[in-house]
Amino acid sequence: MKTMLLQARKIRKNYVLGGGEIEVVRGIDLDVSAGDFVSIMGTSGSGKSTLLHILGGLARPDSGSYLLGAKDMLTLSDDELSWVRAHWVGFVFQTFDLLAELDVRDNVALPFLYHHALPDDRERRVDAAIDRVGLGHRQRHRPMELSGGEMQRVAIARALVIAPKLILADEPTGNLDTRNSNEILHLFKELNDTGTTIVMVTHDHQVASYSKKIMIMEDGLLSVS
Ligand SMILES: Nc1ncnc2c1ncn2[C@@H]1O[C@H](COP(=O)(O)OP(=O)(O)OP(=O)(O)O)[C@@H](O)[C@H]1O
Repeated sequence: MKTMLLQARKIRKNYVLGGGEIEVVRGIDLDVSAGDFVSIMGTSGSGKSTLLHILGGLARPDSGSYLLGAKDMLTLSDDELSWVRAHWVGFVFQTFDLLAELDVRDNVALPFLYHHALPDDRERRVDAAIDRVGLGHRQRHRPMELSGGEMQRVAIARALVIAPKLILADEPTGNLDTRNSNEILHLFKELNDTGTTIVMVTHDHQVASYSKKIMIMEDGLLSVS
């Protein structure tokens, strides 16, 4: 039997914009089991990133309920939410979001600013994450000296270094050419095959075809493809 990792019910989120209010997420239910690989597709502005931010504890919904593991996310304090992000969730974004002045190794080690680990354990985990994404030969390079595909590999290693329960990826191949996109998607698929749970936002059918399940977001509502 599959273990449920994430269970969201009746999630709603409005933004106040220029004196008015827009309903961005309008009552979403979503179940994700441990080991799932789910794509969320939909047109620009349909609320995909907003939902992903809520799932990762980067934003709070206005109402609904959301369990991640055993944590009732909507009742957590800001500090508790930070703990969940630092220990359970790995984020991968379209723009890679690496620190330009740090080399690959130091970028991958960044999550340990918020996640306690003994120095030996930290180094071992950084080594393993860099090896996992095939960048052992680029450890002392800075982001500027890497290709887009390599930069995204660094971002994935940074997400993996905490051994997250969940990887959330927002258009992870949006800035990559086809060859690099396919390499990154193969890597996601391999990670999923070895047990990593992934929720990925994309507007691209070919990208979504790597996942096990596709959901469609339309006007703030989510349905199965
Ligand atoms: N912080 C914010 N304040 C006000 N409005 C916001 C904010 N963030 C997002 N929005 C609005 O919410 C709507 C949904 O945005 P969101 O980024 O979630 O959509 P999306 O489906 O991810 O779009 P895209 O595919 O273009 O990234 C948009 O109309 C956007 O302008």
